[in-house]
Amino acid sequence: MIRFENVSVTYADAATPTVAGVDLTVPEGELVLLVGPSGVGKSTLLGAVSGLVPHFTGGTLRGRVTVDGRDTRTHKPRELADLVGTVGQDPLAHFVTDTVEDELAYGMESLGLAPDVMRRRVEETLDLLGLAGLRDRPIATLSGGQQQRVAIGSVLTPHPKVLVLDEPTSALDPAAAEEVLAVLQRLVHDLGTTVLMAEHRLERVIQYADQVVLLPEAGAPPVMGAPADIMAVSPVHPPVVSLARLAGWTPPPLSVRDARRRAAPLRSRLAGASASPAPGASPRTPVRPPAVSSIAGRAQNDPRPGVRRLLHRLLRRSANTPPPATAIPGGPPETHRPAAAGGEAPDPAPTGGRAHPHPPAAADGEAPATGGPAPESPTRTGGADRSPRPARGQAHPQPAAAGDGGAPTTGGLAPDSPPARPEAGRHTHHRPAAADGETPTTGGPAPESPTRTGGAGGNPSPAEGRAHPHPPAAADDQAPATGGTGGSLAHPHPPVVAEVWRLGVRRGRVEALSGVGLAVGPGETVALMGRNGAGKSTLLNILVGTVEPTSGSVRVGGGLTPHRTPPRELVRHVGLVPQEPRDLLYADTVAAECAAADTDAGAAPGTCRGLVTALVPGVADATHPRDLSEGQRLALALAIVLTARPPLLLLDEPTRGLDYAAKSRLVAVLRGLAAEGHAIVLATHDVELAAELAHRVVILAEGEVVADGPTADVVTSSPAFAPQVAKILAPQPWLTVAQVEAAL
Ligand SMILES: Nc1ncnc2c1ncn2[C@@H]1O[C@H](COP(=O)(O)OP(=O)(O)OP(=O)(O)O)[C@@H](O)[C@H]1O
Ligand SMILES: Nc1ncnc2c1ncn2[C@@H]1O[C@H](COP(=O)(O)OP(=O)(O)OP(=O)(O)O)[C@@H](O)[C@H]1O
Repeated sequence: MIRFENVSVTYADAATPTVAGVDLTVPEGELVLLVGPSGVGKSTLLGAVSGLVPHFTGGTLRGRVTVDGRDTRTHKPRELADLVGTVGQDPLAHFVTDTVEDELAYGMESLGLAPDVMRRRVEETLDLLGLAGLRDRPIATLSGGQQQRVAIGSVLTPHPKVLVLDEPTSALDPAAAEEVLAVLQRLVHDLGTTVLMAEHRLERVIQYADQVVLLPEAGAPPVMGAPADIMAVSPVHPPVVSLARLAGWTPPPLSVRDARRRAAPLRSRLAGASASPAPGASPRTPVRPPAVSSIAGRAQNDPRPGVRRLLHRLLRRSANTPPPATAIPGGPPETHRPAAAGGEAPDPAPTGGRAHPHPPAAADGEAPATGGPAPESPTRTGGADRSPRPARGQAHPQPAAAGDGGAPTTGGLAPDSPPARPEAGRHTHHRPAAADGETPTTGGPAPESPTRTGGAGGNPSPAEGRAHPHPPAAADDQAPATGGTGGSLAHPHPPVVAEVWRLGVRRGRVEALSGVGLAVGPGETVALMGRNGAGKSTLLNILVGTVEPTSGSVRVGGGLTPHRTPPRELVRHVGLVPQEPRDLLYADTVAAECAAADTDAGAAPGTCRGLVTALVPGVADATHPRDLSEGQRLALALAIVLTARPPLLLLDEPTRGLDYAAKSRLVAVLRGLAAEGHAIVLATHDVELAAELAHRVVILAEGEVVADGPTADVVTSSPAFAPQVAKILAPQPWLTVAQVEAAL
């Protein structure tokens, strides 16, 4: 159904192709999973199928990609819209309409489907994806996971033959991810839909894949094969495969169920082992994969010399895997790509979160398809961006603070819109007075200089001591004598770094938080978990002052009320890496972002850049942040905030787009900060990350704290939050492969 014929893609100004030697077929009616490290070119390959590469990204595509016989070089994304449905990494960039229901109908309208068919499919999809309660909601007011569900729903309604999905479960809670994957599997099995999907959280998806395409490194040809064969040698693999490599199970099981069947001997070996160390206590260490005969056979016999070489290399590597770094690795970037040209022009079209103003690349003798910004009417697969990215320094128009469901999503920036630049005067950041939800805004906020590091940009509140727009009802003054109502401390932490009491937050019609109590002490790492829309991001935004409580109190940094603290002061106490890392970025190159971050934080020059390299090696200084892959961009945002080393570090979904190696490097960095006394609060759906890193897990449900306790207790009490190792070795108490390895 999808055919790549000797495809390579070279982005404008890049010295070498990002992907090369791609020659493979995705058969009709199969779900094929595309895996590989961050920045290796997965989104690039997906873009070549939907036509976004090179039509909207610029660059040069050599070879041929056909979808059901249609050549994506000669068919623009709009001309593929009836055939291919695409969900990019940044759904917000692709939304065309304002409300959930309209968005679900849009693709069908463009294809001219009959109204009764449209109506039926919208209803089906609302139910299928748990969106019925949100049908009238402005999309801009949805949580990240709710938006991702709408994005998926909107490509399902036209029933395309081919679905191209770039990390479709990255913002979904574990249960929602399972539901979405079950829906996709049904489409594949019952309707013969072809799905090509890139995903990093392999523990979620691998068991659904018919075949896996591995991109082992940038520019290397992909290897395609049965999931177990590829996982046996892949540098990226889920915990179940790490455990299999440790225990010597070949071929590796891919599901918890299959692993449990083989785990009895391992369980008895572990039975006498000493108690499980606390999560986060021992760094994750690598395990050696066994050589796998079927891959070895292919390494001998594959007709393509490049692939043969690669398979040999993978086999060698898998038999001799170096430890994933637990310390910060150094080393110069591997590649150097000149800065993107023309950074000033407004982006004419989205490219899965990377709208691009590149001029078309120079044509060459082989008549490659060269891409440039092609002004098109919006299609979901293509130029669907009705709201081009704002110029640098402007706040992103994301979550408009619609007062309620019917509020217009006009150009005004929300009080809780994302943070911008720290340097006063360089980037003015205007915000309307409207407070989130129903809070009256008499008195008007004092315009403040925005701040990036603190995430408190354009804090709409007056400074401490000045008249506050809140009515007295939103009392924020008396701290209770005891630890609050909603949550209990696992252990006392005098002094606390952050604390909320009886916190209530209304956002539009939604009671986003109610009666929440929580205290976080120095050196403590707390994972906030819970369904999409449970209130996790809202709580982080409360702590950083970009959302104000409707009731109750919040204190950070030993007595500051975040929404009343000037950003410049707040940044010394608290930093947030938002769910959309792009919201922190404004400069034209990685190097400039990092230099600004060093200056803002008063850190030694090179601090931020060193962190970027440590997290994702191989990013060139001159790269425009817009041109980074999703994982690279997140690593840059993390590095910017980590440079300031705030005593309270808040991370909203910090592993979206990160491969396992980058994740374990991030874990190492965060553990180091916690050991030095930094408090860390992360909102995450990544149960493996929580198991690895958090001392404590707090589960929110519909705005309330429903569990709060040591990680092992909380995550093992519910299958939805249990990591793979816990499920495989239950009832024994192990959570991570590292713990098991240490015990053996
Ligand atoms: N429009 C562009 N212009 C220039 N370079 C680009 C562009 N898009 C991507 N790149 C570069 O190409 C490489 C591959 O990016 P891509 O997004 O395809 O990786 P990926 O495997 O999807 O990564 P991730 O897992 O982090 O999403 C990266 O180094 C990125 O910086
Ligand atoms: N500006 C807004 N107007 C109206 N409702 C809002 C607004 N912002 C958030 N909400 C609602 O508040 C609730 C909590 O949202 P929040 O973003 O805190 O959830 P979350 O737990 O972080 O979800 P996710 O896991 O999907 O990121 C959701 O139901 C969301 O739809």
